[in-house]
Amino acid sequence: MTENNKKSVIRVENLTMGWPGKILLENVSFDILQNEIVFIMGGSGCGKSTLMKTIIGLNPPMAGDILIRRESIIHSDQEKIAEIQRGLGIMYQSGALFGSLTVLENVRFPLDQFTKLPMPAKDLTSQMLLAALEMPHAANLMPGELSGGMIKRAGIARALALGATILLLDEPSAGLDPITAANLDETILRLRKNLNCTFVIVSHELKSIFRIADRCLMLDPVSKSIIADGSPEELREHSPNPRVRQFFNAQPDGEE
Ligand SMILES: Nc1ncnc2c1ncn2[C@@H]1O[C@H](COP(=O)(O)OP(=O)(O)OP(=O)(O)O)[C@@H](O)[C@H]1O
Repeated sequence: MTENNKKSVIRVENLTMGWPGKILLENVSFDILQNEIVFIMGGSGCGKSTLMKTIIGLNPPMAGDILIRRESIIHSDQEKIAEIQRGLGIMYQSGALFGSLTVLENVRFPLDQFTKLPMPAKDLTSQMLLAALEMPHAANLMPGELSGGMIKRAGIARALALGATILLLDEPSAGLDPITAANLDETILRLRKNLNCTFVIVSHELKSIFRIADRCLMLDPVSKSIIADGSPEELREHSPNPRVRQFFNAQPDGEE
């Protein structure tokens, strides 16, 4: 399959979103294709988290639609929306692990909530996910005993528990040292290859972006639109917008 005829797994259609008196994005459309790693970028407060919440159906847009594998997560009935949501794996910035549960219990939590699998099957699935995230020996640890990188990995393992192949990660490398962040990037690439996952990642980490992004979408609060959509290399060299080139060249203000 070539890049151009890959399936759209997320379609954002004529989206207008924001809050009363504050429109963040106006009439924006884009597709995220199967197996892509797409970074959502933009300055603080431009609406990255709001866009993520809108994509997962937790923030009704002012207008437009979001289709997940061609089904609307906005206009379907509640039961359908819940079913679509179970196909999306979300990792919040903090990892959002339950502090009173072990790592294994955290990963198993969605299986406990949404499946009737017998306990041994749920434990085995959770253990396999921890192995896939390269932390098989952490199953019985408490979240408070984990390093920052392991917390993120456990959060991703939990996001995968129900078999999601679309993963949305909020600032996965925030707070990680460069080596741990690079290792996490390698894991994301491996998961994409082995599980055929699609990743939507909110992050500004240029090193991660150049290592793993297929595409970057940059939100702009002034035009309330997407001012950049391309690979990081394309945007660094050829974006018509000097601010975009400046960002991808990691230049401080005044150098362009
Ligand atoms: N529930 C809410 N009600 C009203 N305004 C909100 C709400 N949530 C966020 N906002 C506002 O919407 C704007 C966008 O917020 P959002 O968190 O999406 O930005 P962001 O790009 O993710 O920012 P950051 O990079 O700082 O996390 C901000 O001005 C924020 O104050």
